[in-house]
Amino acid sequence: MIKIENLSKLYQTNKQQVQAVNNVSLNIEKGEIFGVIGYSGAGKSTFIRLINRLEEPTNGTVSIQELDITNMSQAQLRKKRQKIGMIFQHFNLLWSRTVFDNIAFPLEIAGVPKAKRSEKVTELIHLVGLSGKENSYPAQLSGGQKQRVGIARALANDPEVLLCDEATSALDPETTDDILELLVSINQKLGLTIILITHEMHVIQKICNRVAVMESGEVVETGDVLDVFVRPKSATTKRFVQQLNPLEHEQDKLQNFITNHDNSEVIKLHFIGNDAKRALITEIVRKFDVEINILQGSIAPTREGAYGTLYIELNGEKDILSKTIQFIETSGVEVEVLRHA
Ligand SMILES: Nc1ncnc2c1ncn2[C@@H]1O[C@H](COP(=O)(O)OP(=O)(O)OP(=O)(O)O)[C@@H](O)[C@H]1O
Repeated sequence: MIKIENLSKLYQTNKQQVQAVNNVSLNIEKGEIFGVIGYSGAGKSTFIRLINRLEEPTNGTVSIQELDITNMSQAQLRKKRQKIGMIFQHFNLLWSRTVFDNIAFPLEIAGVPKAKRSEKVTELIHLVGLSGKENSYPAQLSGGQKQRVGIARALANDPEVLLCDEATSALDPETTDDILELLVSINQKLGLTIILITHEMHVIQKICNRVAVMESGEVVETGDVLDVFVRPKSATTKRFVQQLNPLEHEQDKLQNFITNHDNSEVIKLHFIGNDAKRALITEIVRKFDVEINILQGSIAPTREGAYGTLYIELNGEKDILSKTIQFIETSGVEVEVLRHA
């Protein structure tokens, strides 16, 4: 659906050059929610603005439904942009216009007749949950409501893709979740492809199918959200995953809870997808003569399934311990032995 090839942006100021985006290639499928995560300065905003040519690339191409937008004339681009919706961190609403008129604005520009405009705006207001607020002005709305107006406005011309530039970064956690749920429901109802940029792993976890991690203008890791969460490769990705469960990566803190018997093993279990629902610990104690000391556990749902980790200490005879671990391994749950008996 969206093909990005060798995309680069070099900013050139009097004093210095900044390679904001460096040779990025990605394919984004129709109907998916694709997240790009990175720390401040990684190049995310530049990247998303290159997709609709709010920034001109220095190199590379962006094709949307096989049409190369990097080669379009300004007139063609204006037309194509009607099919690329965008929402912003600070909403970018027109403050002197009502909710209704803000949402109608892109339809006016596209030359849609008044009656049709009105019908469409009413439909969108309902879709984003703003019924009753038609005549309010942006200043009379909460942050979440303002972003709902931004979303409705972005959807006015039935876009093929929605670009979200840190769309929830100015919102409190609860409102963030409401807006994320709205994005998922729009994605499902309209089959809309969504590309979002964020610095919060929570946003990726909650709604994305796939993710790319950006660092210094480059994509350092990309993949299905569940895979990237369970097996993060780059140091940056590991730090982002850690945002979700900071304790999990502090294995040294577990030391206080380990009994340190001679015959004990400390293991870490990874439950992925349906395995996360499994009563594995019960199965183990029924089958083997071992004691289990649960040290720490967490579970995180993603759109692609849940993943959980559990640290346990097993106490028992050496051969029974190794049989227990064999049993866990053959059950499909991943085991990492952290300390051997
Ligand atoms: N118009 C510009 N002129 C010169 N340099 C720029 C310009 N816009 C961005 N940059 C530089 O490009 C790099 C990437 O910036 P960008 O805003 O794309 O990153 P980001 O990941 O979105 O960060 P943030 O979350 O802080 O916005 C930074 O070093 C930034 O200073």
